[in-house]
Amino acid sequence: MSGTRKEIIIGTRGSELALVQATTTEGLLGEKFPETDFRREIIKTTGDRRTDVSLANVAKAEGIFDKGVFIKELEEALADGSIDIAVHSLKDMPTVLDPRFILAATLERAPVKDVLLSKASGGLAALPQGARVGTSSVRRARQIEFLRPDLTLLDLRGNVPTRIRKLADNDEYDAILLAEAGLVRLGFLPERPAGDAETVTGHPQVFATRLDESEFFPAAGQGAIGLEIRDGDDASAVYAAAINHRETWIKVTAEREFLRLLDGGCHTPVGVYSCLEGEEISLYARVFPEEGGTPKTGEAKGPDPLAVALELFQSLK
Ligand SMILES: NCc1[nH]cc(CCC(=O)O)c1CC(=O)O
Repeated sequence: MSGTRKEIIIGTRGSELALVQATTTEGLLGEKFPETDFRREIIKTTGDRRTDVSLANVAKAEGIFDKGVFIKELEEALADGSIDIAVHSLKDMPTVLDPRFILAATLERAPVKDVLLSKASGGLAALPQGARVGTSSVRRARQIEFLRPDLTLLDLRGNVPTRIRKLADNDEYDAILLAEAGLVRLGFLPERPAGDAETVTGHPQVFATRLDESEFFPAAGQGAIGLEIRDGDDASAVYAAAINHRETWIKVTAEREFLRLLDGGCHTPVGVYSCLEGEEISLYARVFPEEGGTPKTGEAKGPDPLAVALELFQSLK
């Protein structure tokens, strides 16, 4: 194929989830471009080094704007040419990128829900008063406060297997929240629930309750993999475009545009998800006021993801 190269270097973080996502990316590329050699470069990010403090504090301490903690070093590697394509969890990518880089493609999305992992069955409603819930996400914390104001929130850091072990092996938490996508990709849960009282693979004492997105709103881009390249790198753009998943791209374009409109430099906790039926996109969001209090919930529909995002943004302002 014209414009392709002999070797492409894929950059990824070293967490188990990141490596699975890199393997998925390499598999799709290898099928489409059997002549090209895909090499992998593992890069440690600030978010991986600083597991001692909360994510918000990592960002502050390191002078990195918000979500940059998992992508900064990958972007540096893109910039100096030591990698060509950076593989990210899309929800870890800022909605506005440094102009040297572009989001070139998104891969088919995994399940988008958040999951409550708990030591007793029955999900969120069955947690006793005051139960301790671990999460490092402000979005998840605010939703828990809204749905169950009596619960106690505790910070929880570490990659997915570490967080599961912290719940399973200690008495520090009664429950934790994780993304369904990470649990499915790492084999902790099947793609679809097998039965009513699900447990985590390898941890028969840990129950998993998939929280419906209309009640517990996921992060923009949750479950999707984003491929970032240098702006102007036409060869890498050809590779990325060849494995882009169109439906996912349309949905995450709407979700990320909504987040971008809302952000404007602040850090409003927001959950958002979308559905695509034919060419019509439906976008649903729940926005928590920064100063606390009751969230606003809204929806918008239409054929154009950017217009739908703008309409929803204006209706919730
Ligand atoms: N910020 C960490 C992170 N980034 C992406 C995922 C899971 C995969 C995804 O949502 O795409 C996770 C872990 C989690 O939220 O449980």
